[in-house]
Amino acid sequence: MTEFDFDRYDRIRPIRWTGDALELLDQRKLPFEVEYVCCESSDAVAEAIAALTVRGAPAIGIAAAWGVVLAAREVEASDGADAARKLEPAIAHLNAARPTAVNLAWALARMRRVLGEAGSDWREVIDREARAIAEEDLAANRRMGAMGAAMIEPGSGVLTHCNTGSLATAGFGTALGVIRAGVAQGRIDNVFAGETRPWLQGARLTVWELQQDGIAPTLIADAAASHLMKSGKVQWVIVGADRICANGDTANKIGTYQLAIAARHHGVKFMVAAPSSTVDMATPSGDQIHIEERDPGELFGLGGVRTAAEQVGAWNPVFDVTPHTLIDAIVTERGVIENPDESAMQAAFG
Ligand SMILES: CSC[C@H]1O[C@H](OP(=O)(O)O)[C@H](O)[C@@H]1O
Repeated sequence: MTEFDFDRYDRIRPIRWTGDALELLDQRKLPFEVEYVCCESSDAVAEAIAALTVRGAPAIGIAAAWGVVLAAREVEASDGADAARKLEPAIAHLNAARPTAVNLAWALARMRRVLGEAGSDWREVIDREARAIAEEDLAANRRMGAMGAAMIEPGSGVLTHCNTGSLATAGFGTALGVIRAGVAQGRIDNVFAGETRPWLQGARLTVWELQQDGIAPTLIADAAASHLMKSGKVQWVIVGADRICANGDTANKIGTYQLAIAARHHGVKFMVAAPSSTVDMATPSGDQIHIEERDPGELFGLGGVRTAAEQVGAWNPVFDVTPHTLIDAIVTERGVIENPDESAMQAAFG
C-alpha cells in the first residue's frame, strides 16, 4: 500500500470544520446536488444526525464531537469539570440523535473525558480532541483498506451494502476503503452495490462515490444478492458496521444479515471492516443492541412519489445483527480477526 495514491482515491470530505461552524455534505440530496449544510449550534448538529443529513457510524461520531465544540460557544466555565457539567445537556441531546452506531456515544465519551481532565484551557482541549477523532478515523480507514484488500485474491468480484465510504467516515471509508484499495491493487475486478432500501444509500451514495474515483460499479436490487452469489461473480461480501459486540456479533444496515446467510450458503466469504471505535466490548452479544426503527413513511414512496397502497401499516427497522458465526473476518485498524468469537475479540480488544 505504500504506492497507494490516496489523493486520487480519496477526495470527498463530508464534514468540514470552518473554525466557527460545521459544514455537512447533505447526503439527503446526493447524488443530484452536492450541497453543504451549515450547522452553527449543537442542536443543529443533533438534528442533522437524526435526519441523516450526515450519516454513517464514524461520520456521526465526528460530527457530534464538533457539536460539543459548538455547544461550548454558549458556555462560560472556569475549568473543564465546570464546562463538562454545563455542557452535559447538549452532549446528552447529541447522544440521543441515533441509537445503534456506538461511534456516536464513543466520540462523546472521549469529549467528556478530556473535558473532565482539562483546566482553564478546556476550549482548546476539546477543539484538539474533535480534530484528533477525525484524523484518527481517516488514518484507521487507510490502514484497514490495506489489510482488508490483502485478503482478496486478484481477479475477485465483491458485493457491498449501504454506504461505507468517504461519506460515512472522515474519508476513504471502511468497507468501501477496502474495496478502493482492492481495485487499486488489481485484486478486485468487479464491484456490485446493493440498492439498500428504503433509504437507498447504495444506489444514491455508494455508486456515486465510486464513480468519483473512476470505478464503475454495478448496481443490483437488494433482492438480487443470492442470485448474484449463485452465479459465481462475487467471492467476498464486504460491509461496514455500526456496532461490533464482545462476541463478534455485528450490527449493520438492514439486509446485512440476509447477505451473510446467503454468503455462507454459497461459499462466498464475508468481511466486516470498521474502526476500533465501532467495537463495543461492553455489549456482550447482538441480543443487547438497540436497533433503530425509523419512520414507516420511508417505506411508502420513492423520491416523494407514493408507491405503497394507502393506509398500509409498515415496520422499518434500519439495522440488523449478523451473528459472529457467519463472519469470516473482522478488519479494524488494529488487525484482522478471522472467525471472530468471544475469545478472539477479548484477545484483540480486552
Ligand atoms: C461505515 S458506516 C457504517 C454504517 O452506517 C450506515 O448506516 P446509516 O446509513 O443508517 O447511517 C450503515 O449501516 C453502514 O454500514
